[in-house]
Amino acid sequence: MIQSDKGADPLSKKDQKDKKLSTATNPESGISQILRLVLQELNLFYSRDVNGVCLLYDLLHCPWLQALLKVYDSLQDFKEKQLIPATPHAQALSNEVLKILCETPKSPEIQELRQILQSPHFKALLSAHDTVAQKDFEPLLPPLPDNIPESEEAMRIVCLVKNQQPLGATIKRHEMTGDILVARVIHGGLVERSGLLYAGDKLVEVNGISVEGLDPEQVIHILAMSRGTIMFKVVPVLDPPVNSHKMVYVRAMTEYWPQEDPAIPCMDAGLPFQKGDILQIVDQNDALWWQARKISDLGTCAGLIPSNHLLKRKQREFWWSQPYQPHNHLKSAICEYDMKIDEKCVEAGIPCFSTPAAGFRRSMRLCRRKSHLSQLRAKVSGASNCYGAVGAPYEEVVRYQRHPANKHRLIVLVGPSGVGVNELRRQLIELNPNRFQSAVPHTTRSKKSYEMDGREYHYVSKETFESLMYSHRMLEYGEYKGHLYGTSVDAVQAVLDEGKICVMDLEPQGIQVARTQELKPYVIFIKPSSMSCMKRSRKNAKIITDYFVDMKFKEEDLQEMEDLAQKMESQFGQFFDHVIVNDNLQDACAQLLSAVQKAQEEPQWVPATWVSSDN
Ligand SMILES: Nc1ncnc2c1ncn2[C@@H]1O[C@H](COP(=O)(O)OP(=O)(O)OP(=O)(O)O)[C@@H](O)[C@H]1O
Repeated sequence: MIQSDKGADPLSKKDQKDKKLSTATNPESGISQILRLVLQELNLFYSRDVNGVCLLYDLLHCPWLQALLKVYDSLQDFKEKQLIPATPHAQALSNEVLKILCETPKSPEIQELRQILQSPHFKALLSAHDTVAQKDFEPLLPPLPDNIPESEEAMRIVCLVKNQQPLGATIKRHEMTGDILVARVIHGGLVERSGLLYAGDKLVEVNGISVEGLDPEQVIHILAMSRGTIMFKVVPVLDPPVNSHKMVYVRAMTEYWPQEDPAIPCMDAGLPFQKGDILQIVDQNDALWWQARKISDLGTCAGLIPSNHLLKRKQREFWWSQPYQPHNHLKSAICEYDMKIDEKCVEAGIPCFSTPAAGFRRSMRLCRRKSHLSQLRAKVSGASNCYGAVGAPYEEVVRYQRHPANKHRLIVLVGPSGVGVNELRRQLIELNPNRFQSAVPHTTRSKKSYEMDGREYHYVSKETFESLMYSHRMLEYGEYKGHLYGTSVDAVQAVLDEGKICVMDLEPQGIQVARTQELKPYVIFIKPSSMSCMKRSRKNAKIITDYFVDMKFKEEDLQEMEDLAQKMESQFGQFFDHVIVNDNLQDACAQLLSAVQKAQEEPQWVPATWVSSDN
């Protein structure tokens, strides 16, 4: 029996099973009734704020699910009524009526009725009615021969109606016996949907042609030439493979092009993907080749992708085949200008705005650009990003929606120098300073008379700074004019603890450091628009330099920005949750606001470890 009492224990598995059985037999206790009871149970957990329950609760509450279940119940009711067609012989009845009509005196009505009954459309309708009423859906199979020898292997005859789609299976020749076998059945394809052929089945005939001694290519040719119904004679595999793996979702951390992979068993069945694509893995039975779909294309049949193990191997081989390149090409050093550095002015750290705002300080930004960041980080973590990418070709992901009572997700803006990351961040914070805020950076330089500790910077000793660095509490850090600058995890947490949304900009190398369950960052890549658009929009814009005067953008700056953006995308694109092209500043700011809201309020794909460690 089902407990509907609020205080009762959740339904046991047995109760749920009993309920399922009773649904089929008792239309009164429909599935929407069960859903109501489940919701009552969940309500308990919901009020206790048990992790993940709110997601399930909201899902079960969705109007579309409720509507779908109502449709299901109605169909179930309808099935119970077992409506029987008046007669399965409508065509014969129609002929009888026609005969009678021929014998009756003619009137315009009789004339019209005869015309209707004789029209091809009406005849086709009656024929369809009779087929459905007699449940006559099976294809006609040739009769079995009478004299089948005892020793004959059990054969199965399978008829498939080929339409525009491929059949969705691959074949291979058995190395020892030379038999042609079904190598794999592609999920969502015609063969899989028919449920009649399995990987391991031995093909004996195709459309009456024996495949004995043929090459797989010749069999494919026969299939390609066939139209309409294709008949396979097969010796079924003894143990059809069962896909026991649960469906998993992964983020592709690298790209894959089947056309460029000579090792793929069937190029046409390959699924190309790019960095950052979310893939639904539907079959991991083969240790080397998995089957997957892109979540943007779930309706299509699956494609082959290299397994985690195989892709790792390919990446390693590729990595070793590349000439050595030091990875310092992002955010290149500032170009040599003809002007002299005005040390005094830069060190005075003229704020970028009239109101003191954390994280926008000139020295901090210049430090980020010139930083010895990569060298320092390499010393601390000992692993470069490229190695990281080699280590993890796929990252398991899950849908995550922040509970309104939880802290906000960190918003990370990434982009090539000068693209407008800081401008956009500033505008967003200006829109609602009570909601959005930057983290206050740390520095080892001494405080100026007009500054306040914790407002412009946290002023700390070199030892304190280094201890934060070495204990991995710095999201990024660098050196500028002999002083260390950086943003700590704690500074970000301080903003989040206030219930605000922390918006920070990061060098792309820093994304992996920020990608923790603690901060759950949502990464937005700010991308430059085309050169011609930028020449127009950045006419009066100025790029920040460590010189006295900020410089107007030169054509080389714009070109460099575009090149860097491309490099960032190709090297770090897998980490970008959203991309905004900063052409028109107002539009870009509106897009940023909307993306930030979605990140906090709508479900997003995040690494599975962020959520499982919550539990
Ligand atoms: N869409 C835009 N149209 C016109 N000007 C823009 C646009 N976006 C940014 N700018 C201007 O471009 C200049 C550089 O922008 P910003 O300082 O935000 O760059 P950044 O990405 O933060 O790089 P850096 O940190 O190296 O300065 C600023 O003067 C800014 O006002």
